[in-house]
Amino acid sequence: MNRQRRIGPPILTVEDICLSFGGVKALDRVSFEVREHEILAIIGPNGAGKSSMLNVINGVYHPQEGSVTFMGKKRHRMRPHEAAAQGIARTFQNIALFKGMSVLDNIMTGRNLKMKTSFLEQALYWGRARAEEIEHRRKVEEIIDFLEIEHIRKTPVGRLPYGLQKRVELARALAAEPQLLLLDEPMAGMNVEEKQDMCRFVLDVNDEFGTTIVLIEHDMGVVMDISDRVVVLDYGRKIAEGTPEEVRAHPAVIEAYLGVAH
Ligand SMILES: Nc1ncnc2c1ncn2[C@@H]1O[C@H](COP(=O)(O)OP(=O)(O)OP(=O)(O)O)[C@@H](O)[C@H]1O
Repeated sequence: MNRQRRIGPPILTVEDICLSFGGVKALDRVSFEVREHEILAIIGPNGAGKSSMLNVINGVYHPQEGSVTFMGKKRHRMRPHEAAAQGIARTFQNIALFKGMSVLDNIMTGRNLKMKTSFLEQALYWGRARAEEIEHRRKVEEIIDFLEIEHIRKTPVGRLPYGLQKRVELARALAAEPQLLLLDEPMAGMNVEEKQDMCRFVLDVNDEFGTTIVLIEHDMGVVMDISDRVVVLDYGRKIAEGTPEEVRAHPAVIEAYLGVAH
């Protein structure tokens, strides 16, 4: 399928975002759009503001200025669980899983937001809660199949190699059936083979589930291979935006990456 043809109108718009920590300007008037079904990479040197941008999108940080509009709703002060309820899921630079719990149970935690029955209802209406649990399990098993982690479903996450833990984190994020998936360095620390696998899964998630993806990535090869568009940050400012080819040839990007003095 021609990937470009699936890309729709913007589902996320960040406008003039300013975020400071004391005297440090992490983001300085950053604006861009994310279109439905696309894979957008945010790149930039260390400390450029990439993680801060993801934290603004999913409500962890509240910018001093600017606005975030997701699926037509302009947000004022939204907390992370509200962003999640709206359909934004996220993985982290440092894996944030329950290391002692099995792969299956970790992925089930990603279904929490989808669970309708409360603890009391579970006690009072056992049948309904049971039916709901079966449906959650079915969805989780579908994701386990999709990400090819069937063989480790019972294994405690802490015992898995790093690359597989990253895949479990992706599975947990997918369990929430997000419209927008934010991936913070999904290939960091991986070997070549693990990176290739992760690239394939990110592309498959985008193709099969239609999930819109924003990812931070340092490996330019990966960025060039999988993203539809790229936003480049440097010292908190957006210095370029475009297709991977356009961005790679952009003088400001070359300068930022070569470390030429500002
Ligand atoms: N919670 C915080 N408190 C204080 N300063 C922060 C905080 N979060 C980020 N910063 C600062 O904001 C700037 C941007 O940081 P951010 O982590 O967003 O950059 P990044 O591009 O993701 O970097 P890296 O590639 O190293 O992960 C940095 O100067 C950082 O020190």
